[in-house]
Amino acid sequence: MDFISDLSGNMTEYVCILLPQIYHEDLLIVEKVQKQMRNYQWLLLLLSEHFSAAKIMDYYVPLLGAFRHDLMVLLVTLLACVNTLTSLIKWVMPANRPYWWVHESDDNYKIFLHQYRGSCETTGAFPSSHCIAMVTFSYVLIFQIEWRHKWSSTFRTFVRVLLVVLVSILVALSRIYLAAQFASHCLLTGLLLIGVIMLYERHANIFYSLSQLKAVLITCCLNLLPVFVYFSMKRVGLDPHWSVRMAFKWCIDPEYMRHEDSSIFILGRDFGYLMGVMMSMPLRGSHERRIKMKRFPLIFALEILNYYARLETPKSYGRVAFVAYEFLRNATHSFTLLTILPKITTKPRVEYYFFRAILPHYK
Ligand SMILES: O=P(O)(O)OC[C@H]1O[C@@H](O)[C@H](O)[C@@H](O)[C@@H]1O
Repeated sequence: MDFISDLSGNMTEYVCILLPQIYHEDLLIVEKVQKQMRNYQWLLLLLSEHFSAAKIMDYYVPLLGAFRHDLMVLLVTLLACVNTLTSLIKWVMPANRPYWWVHESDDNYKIFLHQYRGSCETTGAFPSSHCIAMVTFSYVLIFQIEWRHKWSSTFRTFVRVLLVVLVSILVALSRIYLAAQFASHCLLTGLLLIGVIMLYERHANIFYSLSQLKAVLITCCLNLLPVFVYFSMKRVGLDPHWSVRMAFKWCIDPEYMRHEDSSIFILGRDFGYLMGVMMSMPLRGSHERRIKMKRFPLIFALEILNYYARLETPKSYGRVAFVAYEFLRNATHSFTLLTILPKITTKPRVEYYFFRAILPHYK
């Protein structure tokens, strides 16, 4: 009992005293970044606009996959995991964005923040989706692509880490410049991502060896989590769509807001993408298959289809149809990239047939 009352006392102190102080410092940082980085505005706006989680999954990963199947498998699986985790935390955690907080807080801040088209996000702030997706993408690229330089391996690793840090700083600056993220949220997002990547690297073998049935069952159970959170929030009188209302309240132009970026929509998107990955399990060894034909035209056609499927998202038939469609579209997308496409375009390793002949259960 003592422990619980201590914990709730600490939480109250954190929410009522410490958090506003941190946010105040954070707001000063946002204001400073907006003033001092004005000359680089084009770059910062471009980064946020063109390197969102959705664009990375829909455009850049398939484009890369046309040339490197192994990288595509790694990226699709890793992004599916980190993005699902991100949207789940966003759904549970009511973290404010700077342009909401500056108006919502009781402290009368004398701080003016500019808003841009990209500022009007409709999800909670933590963790930053842009930081998670972009840093994961660049981390895989920077660490997996072979370098021909004759540098020592320590120096090479140092340069690689430096590049990832640089990308992280740039994306974080872009989000802060838009007043969409606090610096502290970006920092915490970075720490979270480091933890997830370490966990992933340590357990990747177990993950890739999961049977399809087990993997799909795990995802179905995970799917229940947001539903459980939704009803729990309703029960205690909290609004599950609080972030959308906040965006409506403080966005200078409602036209800046995008339907497809609301919390419930990104949950459907990310859980769907994860489901497609899990349906493709076990993936162990799949990236070693050899390409037998050019993949670019096929991937190009697939992405055109995906693009038109996205345009056809039913937005006027209620939330269920909207989320279900997004779930299915993304599940089909990742499943096609990981299972259907390799079946058409690659030939399995010779030893695969050999082992299959002597061990019927070899995968
Ligand atoms: O969390 P961030 O970086 O502010 O991004 C907000 C939203 O930006 C959108 O562009 C992404 O598609 C969403 O996944 C994301 O939630």
